[in-house]
Amino acid sequence: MFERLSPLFPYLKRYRRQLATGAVVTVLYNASKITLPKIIGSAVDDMRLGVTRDKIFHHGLLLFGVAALSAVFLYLMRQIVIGASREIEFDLRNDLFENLLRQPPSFYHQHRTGDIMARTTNDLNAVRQLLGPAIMYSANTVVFTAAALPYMLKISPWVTLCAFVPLPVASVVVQYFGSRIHTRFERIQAMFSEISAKAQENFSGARFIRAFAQEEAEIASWETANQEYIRRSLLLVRLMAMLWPTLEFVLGFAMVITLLVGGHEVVKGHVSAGNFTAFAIIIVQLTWPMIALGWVVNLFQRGTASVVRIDELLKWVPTIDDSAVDSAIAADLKLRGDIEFRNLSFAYGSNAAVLHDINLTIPAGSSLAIVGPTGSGKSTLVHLIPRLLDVKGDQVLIDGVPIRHYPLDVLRSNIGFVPQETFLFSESIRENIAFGVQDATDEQIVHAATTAHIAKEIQEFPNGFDTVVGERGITLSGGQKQRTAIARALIREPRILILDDALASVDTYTEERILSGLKQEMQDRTTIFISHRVSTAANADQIAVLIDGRIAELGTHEELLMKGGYYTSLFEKQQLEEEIAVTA
Ligand SMILES: Nc1ncnc2c1ncn2[C@@H]1O[C@H](COP(=O)(O)OP(=O)(O)OP(=O)(O)O)[C@@H](O)[C@H]1O
Repeated sequence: MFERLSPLFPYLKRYRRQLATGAVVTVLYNASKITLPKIIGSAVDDMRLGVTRDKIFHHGLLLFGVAALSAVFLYLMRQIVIGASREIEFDLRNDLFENLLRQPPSFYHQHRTGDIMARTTNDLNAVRQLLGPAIMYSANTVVFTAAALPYMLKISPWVTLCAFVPLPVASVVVQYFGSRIHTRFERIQAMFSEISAKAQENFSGARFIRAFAQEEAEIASWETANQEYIRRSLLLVRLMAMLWPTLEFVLGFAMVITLLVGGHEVVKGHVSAGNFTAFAIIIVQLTWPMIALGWVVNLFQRGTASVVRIDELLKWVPTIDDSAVDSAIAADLKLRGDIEFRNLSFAYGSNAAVLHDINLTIPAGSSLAIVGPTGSGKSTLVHLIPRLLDVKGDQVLIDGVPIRHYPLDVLRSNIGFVPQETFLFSESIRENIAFGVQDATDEQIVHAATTAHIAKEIQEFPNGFDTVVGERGITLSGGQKQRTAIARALIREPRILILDDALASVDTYTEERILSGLKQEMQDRTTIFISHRVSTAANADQIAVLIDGRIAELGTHEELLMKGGYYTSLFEKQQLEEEIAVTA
């Protein structure tokens, strides 16, 4: 088991001083706790010889002093040990988040988000419980039993033996019920997640449900799920209801034995009344540590499994990294923007290749439009430039240098990438546009929004650029989202701008205006954009037609029209559509 816990050792080492102090305080707490029954025992024996005001005052004060000391130690113990577990949880969570953010998109295709979330929440919680309560209570039980046992044996080995018999049974009962309670609790949690997801889907899809008149069907399906939730909850209630009476019975039994056997010893004169009282108090004091022992076994089992699951994520090495970086490249390097694909072929994992033998040069400051049927590999091609996807070898070069020689930070800070599916954070539009640019001024934000042709619409919102979007705020239209994402890319003043079909939700007229604005803005920079519209592609310096992962046609608008291939037929088709739209 210790081997499985080894990933935690570096973290424990970091807090070794805190944990060592915690261990000392645990010993002190238990030492003061075991003194309490001793004081009561000697007070009883002393009082039997005659009760005086002085004796009451003396024993009372001593008891109060030790109880107060014990309370202080208990406070410190919890504060230090549970505190350390929270600190380790904090470190682990940071390391996990950092490693998860370093992973390439392919990692998120392989791992379900729900699973990642479960590991970063439930598993982390289980590890914290292992490091905090589990370690604290097991240390407590061991130290207190070690301190109590010699004292009890001194009073009477026979009574000790008899009274101890039922106590481990309490641990076993708690352990048995604990693991079942945990399983049932997990089932309830799973059901709860399901009904929460169902509720969320119903609320966000309310318009759709009403449009299809499916309210009754959805309410019925909700009721079924809710019924299952309550059924599982009642199963847990039943188990909990059984646990406590069983425990009380077992622990009451220990008390009965103590009273019977111990009382007998007192009558025979083998044990003093004071010692008997102290003994009985210790048995009561041992109740919780024994219960805790059973609980702790479950925490250890769960915690160890969780450490393994978390460690898997921590050890996951990003497949796209800086291992081939040329250390001579400056961290603030500004690229010129010459891009070259050299005999480029690419496949997703072990699947068949989706790009074949691509040879293409995009000179710095020029623009390239990529057109082609759906699924022909356009997005894949542009994802290779900022290394969101990676190719082996030197098949993609910028300014004559293979891109894997640039540190990822340098490469990506020189590129403005607008993906096909826009993602906006649930923050203000201002924060969304300034994403990644720490000291963006209002002028820069407005300028970027103006170039992306979204500034006027934003200013018309009641809160202007401070309007919050996403779940907590307003919903932007598809076109508004795309233009906000373009503004976000522009504010970085990238040397290379990539638009992955980022104007698909914008009308042709606005698209043309954005692109002509971009032309001015990107005068000496490189622009690559994927488009399905010939009218957009026509303005580019070069147009590449990608079919089945190969460049089928390459040239200017005029050159491609002369070829009479895919581009020409696309042009004719779209011309016809426009004419029909005008005459209709
Ligand atoms: N993560 C992935 N794993 C495996 N195959 C993928 C993955 N992403 C894309 N593909 C496949 O690669 C091929 C090219 O996809 P890509 O998205 O590059 O095409 P596209 O030309 O951009 O299409 P569209 O115009 O519809 O956006 C498709 O057959 C697609 O199914």
